[in-house]
Amino acid sequence: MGSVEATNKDANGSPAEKNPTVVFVLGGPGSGKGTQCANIVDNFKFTHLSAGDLLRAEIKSGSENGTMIQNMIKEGKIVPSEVTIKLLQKAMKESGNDKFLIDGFPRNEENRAAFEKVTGIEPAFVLYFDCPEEEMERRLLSRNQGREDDNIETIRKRFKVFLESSLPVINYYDAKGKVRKINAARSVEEVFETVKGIFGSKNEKVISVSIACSVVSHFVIT
Ligand SMILES: Nc1ncnc2c1ncn2[C@@H]1O[C@H](COP(=O)(O)OP(=O)(O)OP(=O)(O)O)[C@@H](O)[C@H]1O
Ligand SMILES: Nc1ccn([C@@H]2O[C@H](COP(=O)(O)O)[C@@H](O)[C@H]2O)c(=O)n1
Ligand SMILES: [Mg+2]
Repeated sequence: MGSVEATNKDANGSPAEKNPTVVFVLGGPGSGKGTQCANIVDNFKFTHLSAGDLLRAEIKSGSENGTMIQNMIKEGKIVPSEVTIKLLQKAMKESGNDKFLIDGFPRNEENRAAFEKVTGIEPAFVLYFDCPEEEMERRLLSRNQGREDDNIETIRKRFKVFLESSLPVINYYDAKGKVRKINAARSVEEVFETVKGIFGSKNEKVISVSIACSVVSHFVIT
C-alpha cells in the first residue's frame, strides 16, 4: 500500500502545489454514496464533492454545457471527462481543504485516466458500496428528490453503465490493493459503522488506516 502523501505531480511532471488526500467513493446508483459521504463529513475533516451534484449545478447555472449535460444525465450517459474534471478542480480549489471525498467519479476508464493525467493525483483508497440492483432500484424509486434520472427507464440505463463502465474502474483499483468493499445492503447506521472503521477515530489520519486496511481489500467488510 503506497503512501497517501506520496508523489502527486501536475500535468508538467513538476511537484503539485499541494498533495491533497483523495478518496474516491464509488458504487452503483442508489448504493448510498451521498448518504454515507454526509456522515463522513460530519465525523472527519473531509470535503464532499459529488460529480453528479456538480454537473447538476452546472446545468442550473445556465452554462453553455448545460443542455449537453442535461441530455447525458437523462440518458444515464457519462459526461466527457474534460467537463467534469474542470468542475472538480474548481471545487477543490474553492474548498480551501486538502482532504476530499470524490463521489461518483471516476465513472469510466476515460474519467480515471484523464483525472490522473491532469491532476497527478492518486487516490488514497477507494470506498466501494456494494449493493444488489433490486435494493438500489427500490431506494432510487423512493428517493423523491425530483431528479430527472430517478425513473425506471433511466435507472436501468444507469445500472448498465455501472456494470459496463464503472465496475472495470473498481477492478483496476482493486488490482492495486486500493478498494475497500463495503456491504451497503444494510441500514444507514450499520453501513456507517463499517465506514467509521475504515476512516478510523476522529483524530486518526487516513494514511495509517489506509495501510492497515490493505490486508482486507479483497473481502467485503461488514
Ligand atoms: N443503507 C440505506 N438503507 C436504506 N436507504 C438508504 C440507505 N442509504 C441511502 N438510502 C436512501 O437511498 C436513496 C439513495 O441514496 P444516495 O442518494 O445516498 O445514493 P447514491 O449512491 O448517492 O445514488 P446516486 O448514484 O444516484 O447519486 C436515498 O433516498 C437515501 O436516503
Ligand atoms: N463522473 C460522472 C458522474 C456523474 N455523471 C452523470 O451524472 C449522473 C448522476 O450522477 P450521480 O452520481 O449523482 O448518480 C450520472 O448518471 C451521469 O449521467 C457523469 O457523467 N460523470
Ligand atoms: Mg449521489
